[in-house]
Amino acid sequence: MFDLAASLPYPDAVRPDDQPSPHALLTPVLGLLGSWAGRGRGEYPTLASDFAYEQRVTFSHDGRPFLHYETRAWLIDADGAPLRPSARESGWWRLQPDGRVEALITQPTGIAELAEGRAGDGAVDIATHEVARTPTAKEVEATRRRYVLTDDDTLDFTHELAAVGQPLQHHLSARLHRVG
Ligand code: HEM
Repeated sequence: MFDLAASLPYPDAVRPDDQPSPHALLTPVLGLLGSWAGRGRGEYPTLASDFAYEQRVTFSHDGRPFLHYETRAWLIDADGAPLRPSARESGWWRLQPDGRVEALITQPTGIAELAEGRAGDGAVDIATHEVARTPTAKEVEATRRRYVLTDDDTLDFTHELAAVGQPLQHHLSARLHRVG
């Protein structure tokens, strides 16, 4: 298979000590750079039951003041065996001089989110600025995402959702561990 990354003159770096060096504006999010894996649980009042899932997340950069964010998740059974593919997202987190973050996140469900918030002290907190939906997408009004580094190798993630007529409330919580 053609290896796009290997052919690029400016490949992404996934660790702070990789080349290229991270841009100075990435300082508040250096601890997030890398690949993460872990499990979480989700719920929503419109769903018949809660669910368990497995998730992978990667944050990388190319030397400029933004992160490339990518995640995949799949539902798992009580033994951790995969049941079916679930959410996928990819996006860009633009770091601003005062620790503000502007994020652009898209999903294959027809949702494109613009979010804004802050990064600092090992945490990132971003909430919806605007949501765009394709004509057949579910009615998503707003989200809030929090990422907290509880130590160098542990990233806790929570996601709140206002959608399908429900007010902003808990949808997901996961604990991720560094895998790269
Ligand atoms: C790790 C990430 C996520 C997982 C594992 C997940 C999982 C789920 C599951 C299992 C459902 C029930 C429907 C189904 O069985 O597919 C669901 C519903 C839904 N999720 Fe998520 N989700 C994730 C992220 C998100 C995000 C980022 C958003 C929005 C920005 C979102 C918005 C929704 C909406 C709108 C529904 C439909 C609720 C309804 O129609 O009753 N989810 N999610």
